[in-house]
Amino acid sequence: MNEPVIQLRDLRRQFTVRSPAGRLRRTRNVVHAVDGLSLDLADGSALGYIGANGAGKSTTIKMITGILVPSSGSVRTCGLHPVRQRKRLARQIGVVFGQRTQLWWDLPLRESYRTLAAIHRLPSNAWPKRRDELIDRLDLGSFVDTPVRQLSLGQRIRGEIAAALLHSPSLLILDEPTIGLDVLSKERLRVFLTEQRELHGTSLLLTTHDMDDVQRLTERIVVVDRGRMVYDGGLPGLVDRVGAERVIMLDLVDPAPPLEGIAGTRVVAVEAGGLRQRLSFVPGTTTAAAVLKAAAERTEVRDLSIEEPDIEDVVRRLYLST
Ligand SMILES: Nc1ncnc2c1ncn2[C@@H]1O[C@H](COP(=O)(O)OP(=O)(O)OP(=O)(O)O)[C@@H](O)[C@H]1O
Repeated sequence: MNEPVIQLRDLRRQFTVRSPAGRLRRTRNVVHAVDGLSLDLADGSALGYIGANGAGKSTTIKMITGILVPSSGSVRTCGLHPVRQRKRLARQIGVVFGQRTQLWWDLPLRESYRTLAAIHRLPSNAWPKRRDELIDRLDLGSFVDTPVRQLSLGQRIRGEIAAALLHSPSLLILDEPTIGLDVLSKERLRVFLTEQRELHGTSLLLTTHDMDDVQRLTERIVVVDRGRMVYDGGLPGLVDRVGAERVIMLDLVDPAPPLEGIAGTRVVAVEAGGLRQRLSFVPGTTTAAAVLKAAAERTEVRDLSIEEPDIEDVVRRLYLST
């Protein structure tokens, strides 16, 4: 078996923060941003790395990518030492930080890609094909010659993802890639990323606050809280463990009175005069299929969707349960 693309062993990083205490005194506080993390990410797999604000996600990514030196423990990424072998590592990973740009602000995407190809020393007979494939799949054609600063957020993020994938890295790291994107752009991006994984076997490490991202893009979730791992497994297991409620949204053919009394559910909203109803349920006590069956015995159901609990809520519940 291949070596894991990411291997963390008892990884720790502390920060010393000085804050004023009275008029003259300053206190020293040590923040344990990452506090003993061990983890293997198998080659070709996808991991959703989630946690509340300040849980330590960005600090972990910075150590994985060699931007930050660990206080103790070890990290290997693509078989390399991220700090000592940072240049070699840069050729094997692609990184996108949703809120920061790695493109040249005044240059069009096309020029940025040319520069990146030179930086990565990509063979001139191969990289334009890859660029064109990315322009096509990410639908960049209409703005690839516009300076980056004039792009919308959604366009820029797509441009960033193409930049991160131009050199066909074996590991793609995305930090909040869909933050601020509209529903359609998010969906397109998810479809694209799924396709890239299938085509190229790229491993994926994703941090997000969006449960749909996690569900669609990854098969494994690690939850961190105050720098420590509090969960490692699949999404259904996580939802079961915290007992977080799912909401099933039913669109009915005709308006109906609130669908009260369906075993294991609670009516949380009735909209459009009874045409749309939301029922919450705890996975394990009943299933979406059972809820749908019970609802359909009372009235004709036109459509349904299931809303997953949000990450902050899941993390809070997980924390309370440990
Ligand atoms: N350079 C720094 N100096 C001091 N403290 C820091 C520094 N970087 C991070 N921290 C602290 O370390 C902890 C973890 O921060 P980190 O940015 O890794 O969290 P995060 O999970 O990425 O949060 P978010 O979801 O808000 O981005 C926080 O308490 C943060 O304030």
